[in-house]
Amino acid sequence: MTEQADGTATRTEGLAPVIPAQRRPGQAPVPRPRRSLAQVLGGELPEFAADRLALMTRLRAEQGDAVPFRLGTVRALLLSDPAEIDAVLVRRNKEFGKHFLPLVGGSLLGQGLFTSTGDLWKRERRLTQPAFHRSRLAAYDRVMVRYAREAADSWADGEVRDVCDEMMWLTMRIVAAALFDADVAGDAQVVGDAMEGVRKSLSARLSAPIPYPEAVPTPTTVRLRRGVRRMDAIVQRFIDERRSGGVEGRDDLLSVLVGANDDETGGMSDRQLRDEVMTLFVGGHETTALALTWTWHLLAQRPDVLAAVREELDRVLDGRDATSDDVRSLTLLTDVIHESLRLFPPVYAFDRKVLADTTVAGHRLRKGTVVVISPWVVHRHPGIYDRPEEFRPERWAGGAVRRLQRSSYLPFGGGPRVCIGNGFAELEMVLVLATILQRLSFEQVSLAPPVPEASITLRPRDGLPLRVRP
Ligand code: HEM
Repeated sequence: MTEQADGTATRTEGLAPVIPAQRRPGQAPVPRPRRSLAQVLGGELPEFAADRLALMTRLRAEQGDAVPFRLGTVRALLLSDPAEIDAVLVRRNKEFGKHFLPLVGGSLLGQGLFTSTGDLWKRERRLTQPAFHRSRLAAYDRVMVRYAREAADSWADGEVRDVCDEMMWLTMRIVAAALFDADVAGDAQVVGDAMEGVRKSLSARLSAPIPYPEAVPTPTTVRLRRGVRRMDAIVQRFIDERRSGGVEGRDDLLSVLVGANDDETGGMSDRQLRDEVMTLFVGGHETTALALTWTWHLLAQRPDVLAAVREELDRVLDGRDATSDDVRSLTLLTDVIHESLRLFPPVYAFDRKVLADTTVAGHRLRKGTVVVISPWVVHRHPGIYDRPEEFRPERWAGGAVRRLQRSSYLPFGGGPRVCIGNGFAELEMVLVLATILQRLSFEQVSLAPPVPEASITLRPRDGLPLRVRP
């Protein structure tokens, strides 16, 4: 392992050199490394199963910004050129569908906003969008600050906490309260265990040589179904409570969705309602929790940046609670968040499936080929970012994020299927960090850097234990 400037460890052993050695005239050809039987049959699948980040990083470094590769039976193209990514996500988006998430996310996410396509997706997006409108987002600030304060008040000076677990718990409470007006105080353990099972089994199926349906009983699919059953019970409780309480006169997201739940008028079926609520509950807490976790890691590594952020909080807030109106004044904190999302994008890769034979970045792609877009790879591309492996919040100063070429910074994806919760997540991150930092901070307990693990999302493999400091 080697430690990087961003304070994580990467595996470099066994990687091919980034620039292939040049052959001099008269020199014997360098023998190609032997491919194992598993590689011949599975293409890049064995390396994908072992370390996805290393595989994608290597492919781009060795072969450029559009690299065809194969994962078992699936043909894929790793695309890292912002202009070409933009074409796929934005200009030519109608030519592409989604592949892995609908394939492996089946019984958990169903046909929710993440996975649905066509008219169903349009309808779901139209119904859900108002809850994420700028004017609505501002009203969530009190919930965000309240739960962050409660979390900070429950930690004692000097104790060691797994910040990854703490952030999961905090963001889960926030999303349930803000979007569904529900309290999940008693559910942390159940959701944590269920999501762990779901995550492990989805990740295992993502690396399987032949994609197999969930109905095939393997230890991972059994675990997945158990996890989904538990999550279902929680989501159903949100819905039942709202139905019994009535939706008259209420305009929060759950009321809107429950109000649209009407099979007879061709509205949203019970199943659709469940899929939608589940998608927002799962998608709305896990990613933001990880983004916050990585930000705490970076701040714990850089006391100078931490001190400057605190100075900004003192100057702007002068001891009072932050509100959504303060966000635009907390510029350094916002830059830190942008830099954290660049180095550790919780959604480290996503994909688009070719719907009919076409050409992308000069490559002929057959129907069914999967275009893989990796924020992890693009954000660490030396042709786009100066000293890309380093944590340098100052690179975002003066609103630089708006001056970047489109699709060279894409923690939230892009085009019509851009993350619906991006404004929610950014507001939540600023308010949670500000509220906690007004009370305490975290310091490293170990010099061993966290190892980023790319399962469904990007997490620190062994959690993130940090010590609470006043
Ligand atoms: C830092 C936090 C977050 C990150 C990094 C993130 C990342 C992403 C990305 C990359 C996509 C696009 C995937 C694709 O194109 O295939 C996406 C979509 C989505 N996200 Fe987020 N997300 C975050 C927070 C949230 C929150 C807070 C919510 C809801 C409360 C949410 C709900 C969704 C939904 C429903 C979609 C699917 C949108 C559609 O296809 O129309 N996300 N997210």
